[in-house]
Amino acid sequence: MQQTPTLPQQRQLPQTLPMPEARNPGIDLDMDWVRSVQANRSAIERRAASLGTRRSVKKDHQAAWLLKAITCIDLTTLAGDDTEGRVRRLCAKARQPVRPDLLAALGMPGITVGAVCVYHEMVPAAVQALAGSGIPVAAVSTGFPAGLSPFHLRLAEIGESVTAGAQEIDIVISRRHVLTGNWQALYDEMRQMRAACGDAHVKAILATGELGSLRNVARASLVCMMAGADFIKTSTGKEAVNATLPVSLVMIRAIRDYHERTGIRIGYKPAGGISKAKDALVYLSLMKEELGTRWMQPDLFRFGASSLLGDIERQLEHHVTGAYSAAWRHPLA
Ligand SMILES: O=C[C@H](O)COP(=O)(O)O
Repeated sequence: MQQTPTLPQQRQLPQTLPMPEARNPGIDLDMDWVRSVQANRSAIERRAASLGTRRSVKKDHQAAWLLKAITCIDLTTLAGDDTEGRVRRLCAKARQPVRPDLLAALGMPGITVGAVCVYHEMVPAAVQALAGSGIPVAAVSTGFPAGLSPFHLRLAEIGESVTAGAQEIDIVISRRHVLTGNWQALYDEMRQMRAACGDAHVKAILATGELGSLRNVARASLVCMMAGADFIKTSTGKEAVNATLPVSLVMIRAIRDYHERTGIRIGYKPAGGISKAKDALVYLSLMKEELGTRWMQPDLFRFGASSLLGDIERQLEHHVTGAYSAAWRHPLA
């Protein structure tokens, strides 16, 4: 049975996007629920290992999925040597993520990435460069990546990013609250950060590589959702271990549980180290299998990635022309 979208269906993408989800208002901290959450590492690792080996989308279906993946990318630059010029070039790429002749051949002119993700200082340059495009700017605020600056300054940074025009705020949680089991502190912190974001959507970065166990990842995911996170995100990209499939399974299943109990859909953003088109396909199929096609839309799924787009563009070029170009021909993606 054919289960993947075909290219002709995918061409309908701009017309068939669902209504954006209502925001997550959050719920009271439910410690019974939090304490009941477990994670069976060996079962999770077995399931994760089976992904990418069992099913693969090919040809037109693969091109359609790769185009879908592009619309879900938070095109990111988070480097100490970022400049306004680099951000402007990144934004130009966000507006036109694939060569126009390739998009025309694929029947998908006009697609863009999901958002551009930058440090607070680069928000004005990104907002200006994306004006009129409809592409939101996401700011990593709250003392990214460690999140250890004074709490009032982290809240103030959120406010400044929103004032500068960021429509999405990627906050980092205090890992110590998870490592010490202080779920009330994590909940309160997240709640205040959510409030500081106002109308801007908030993604909670768990920095899963620093949380010690999959059970902690599951519990932290749940607490952040209870406190009002619109998205939960794996990593800053700066930890020693960033997005992985086992961690993704745990977070995605936490999203599923939260939806089943509250009716609220939370988005998922794996981030850090996702740089190959084939990895993007595995993540998309994971979303489809665990949560369903509704979670394959950019309002509920994003890749946090600085270099993934270049490899996807290479694969699409191969799909259209039959030839691979050198990676250097796809700069800034
Ligand atoms: O949130 C996004 C990450 O920082 C990007 O990580 P990456 O440079 O490994 O793609």
